[in-house]
Amino acid sequence: MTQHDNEPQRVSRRRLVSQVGAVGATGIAHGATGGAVAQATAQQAPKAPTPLTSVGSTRVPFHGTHQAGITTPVQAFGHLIAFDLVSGAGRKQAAALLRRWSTTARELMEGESPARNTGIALDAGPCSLTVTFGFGRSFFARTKLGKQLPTELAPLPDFSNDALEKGRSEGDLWVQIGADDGLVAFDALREVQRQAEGTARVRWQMNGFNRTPGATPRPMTTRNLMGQIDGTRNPKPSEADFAERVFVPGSGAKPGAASPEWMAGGSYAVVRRIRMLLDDWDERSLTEQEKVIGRRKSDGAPLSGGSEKTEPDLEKRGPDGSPAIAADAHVRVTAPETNGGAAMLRRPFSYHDGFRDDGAPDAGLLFIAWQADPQRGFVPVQRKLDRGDALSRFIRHEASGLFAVPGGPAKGEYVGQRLLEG
Ligand SMILES: C=CC1=C(C)c2cc3[nH]c(cc4nc(cc5[nH]c(cc1n2)c(C)c5CCC(=O)O)C(CCC(=O)O)=C4C)c(C)c3C=C
Ligand SMILES: [Fe+2]
Repeated sequence: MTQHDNEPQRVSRRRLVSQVGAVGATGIAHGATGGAVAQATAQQAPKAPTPLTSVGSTRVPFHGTHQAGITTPVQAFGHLIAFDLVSGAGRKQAAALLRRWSTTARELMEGESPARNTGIALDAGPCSLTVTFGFGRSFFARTKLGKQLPTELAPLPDFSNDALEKGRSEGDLWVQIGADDGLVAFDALREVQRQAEGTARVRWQMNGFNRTPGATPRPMTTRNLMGQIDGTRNPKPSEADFAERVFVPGSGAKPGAASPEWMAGGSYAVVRRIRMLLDDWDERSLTEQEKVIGRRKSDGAPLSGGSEKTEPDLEKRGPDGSPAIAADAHVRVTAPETNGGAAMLRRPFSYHDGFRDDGAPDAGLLFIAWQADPQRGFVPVQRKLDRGDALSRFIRHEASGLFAVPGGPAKGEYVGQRLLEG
């Protein structure tokens, strides 16, 4: 079968819009671009479409126990940027940079214009802007802070299918920017880059996107560039073990915890640039595509039955006795149930960097996984995926980074102050 198998979906997309288009517009408290947390919120109370006027005015607090941009609903535009400290820059210069960055991030997230701002985002509100800062393993040697290096920042193992580009991997410092407006997001990126001048130079930079708030008739889990609903079974803040899975415990909360004190309230981000072999993928029939993931493409329901939110039944068999969700289906291989409970909060952006020389789209997923400990989250799951799930044939891991993202700053503090001045 060919691509044409997918045609009925085009029809059903229009039908879906007309069926649910009559929902009232009462507004929601936060930009609803789908994704883990938006979806969790949507589960608690069905939401009406995002009124366009709410997109600009939605503000995410800069201060708090955790940095913004981790449990924030996924935004429409994302920039990831990594820096290396220039030679001669050490702890003192890094501290000054984090102080500058924090001041600017707070101002921009509040919708203010910092001094000497270029004016790119004039007229726009905060648009759910978040700016999130992290430290790579190499930062600790460069700043002579080796004693503060978390064991969780141990290099990720080499996976056999990795094709990683060193120049687009790792880095001393990492910044994730997300916003529901492209100019607001770029303005923040430009500020971050300009303020680093003289202290840190750009090592790599990547741009991503997601659904725009209001694009769907109701808040929905976002789709990736393979067309799948992606993010359904993310850990939810309403679940009892959510914080334990995603965040480093606060002081004294967990005796014997490995992470240093300065990481209390923080999280570890695994970043992978994963190119999708979209020409190969789009040639597959709908049936084949659904078997690869173990979920229906149209609505994300597991192939064991039910709707998107129904838990996949990994034991269920079809009439011919074969498993309803194939042995190598992505959702079976990655499920916490088959990984000793290993889980992570996936909060990706899609990317598209034009077309390659062979004509194929240079496009895929900026996969970002948040967890309290990558050795208990990403690593065991990726080890299993690396042995070959059905999806592996259609993707290539091309860049990788692991970053320690400290807790959110208290009022008057800058991000990372507890590390840099501790
Ligand atoms: C090591 C972790 C993972 C990588 C790398 C990864 C890549 C990847 N995934 C998709 C698409 C989907 N993934 C889905 C579920 C899912 N994926 C992971 C982990 C990795 N994925 C987990 C832990 C889960 C949840 C499993 C579960 O609890 O059932 C899904 C299904 C919908 C959902 O739950 O989000 C899709 C679709 C792509 C395209 C991709 C690389 C490009
Ligand atoms: Fe996945």
